[in-house]
Amino acid sequence: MTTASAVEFNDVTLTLGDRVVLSDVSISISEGEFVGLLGPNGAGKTTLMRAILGLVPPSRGTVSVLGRPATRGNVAIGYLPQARAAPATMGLSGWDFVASVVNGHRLGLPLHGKAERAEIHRSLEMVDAHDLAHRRLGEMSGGERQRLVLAQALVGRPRLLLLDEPLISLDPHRGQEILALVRRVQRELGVAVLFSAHELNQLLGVMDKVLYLGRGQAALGAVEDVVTSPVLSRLYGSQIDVVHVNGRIFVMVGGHDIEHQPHRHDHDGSDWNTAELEKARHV
Ligand SMILES: Nc1ncnc2c1ncn2[C@@H]1O[C@H](COP(=O)(O)OP(=O)(O)OP(=O)(O)O)[C@@H](O)[C@H]1O
Repeated sequence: MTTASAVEFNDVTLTLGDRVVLSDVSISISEGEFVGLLGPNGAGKTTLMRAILGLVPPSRGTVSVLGRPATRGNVAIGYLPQARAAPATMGLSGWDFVASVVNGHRLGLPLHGKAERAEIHRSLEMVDAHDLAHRRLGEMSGGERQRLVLAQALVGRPRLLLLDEPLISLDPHRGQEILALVRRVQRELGVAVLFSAHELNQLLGVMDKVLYLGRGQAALGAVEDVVTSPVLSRLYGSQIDVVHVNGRIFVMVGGHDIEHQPHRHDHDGSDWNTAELEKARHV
């Protein structure tokens, strides 16, 4: 018997403008699996998620989600985008914030009245956020807001969660709390999770597999098979050393830990691989 795939890419090329972001990528993520998505700035993590959402059609190959071609508005997917907590939402209560997706971007959700309220309750409960229902977002900590964003993604009982850098701007302790929460939700609901991050070590012990992107290519597998000097040197296009110390993994270039280089989110099209690696080599 074959297990169904939550996500399947067959020889997929993704192009934005004249930039080839991913080239001939074939990967398969199983249902219920927790996959950490890593790679340098601009490697294509967000673009890959947008392809799964049907927002970036492949210029070659096919993308399938839960056995069907990727299409926009797939209610089986819960999405936590990278740009969130917009100032306009700060006056909303936790309840209204979660409820807004029902009439907002996840149109088509077959929920009305009582059932709709029950679903919002359930989503808040899943992330232990019931006490946040009547507080305003503007008065919450980053970690509390993040729980509500996760509750939004859980409305409609998705089978696949795409979480784009949920740990960004959280301190390590709050980050660990969110990670543990996502892991619990993933196990309780049996959903597949694709979780992008910049810190490999935070995800160790939580993810089932890692999906590393770099220079248009992808490597998916167990951490010990993917986070190796040969695989990462190929993806970064530069000599990478992988050092294991006390259960932590350091991905090094020229004696510097790549994870502790500055990360940009300006999407200016410049090549982090070359520019930042060169800088790291010369400090
Ligand atoms: N509309 C566009 N036209 C051309 N190139 C684009 C466009 N949008 C994004 N890009 C480029 O595509 C590449 C992939 O971007 P993407 O946001 O998927 O990367 P990422 O891995 O999520 O990066 P980060 O870690 O910084 O969030 C980047 O080099 C980006 O500058």
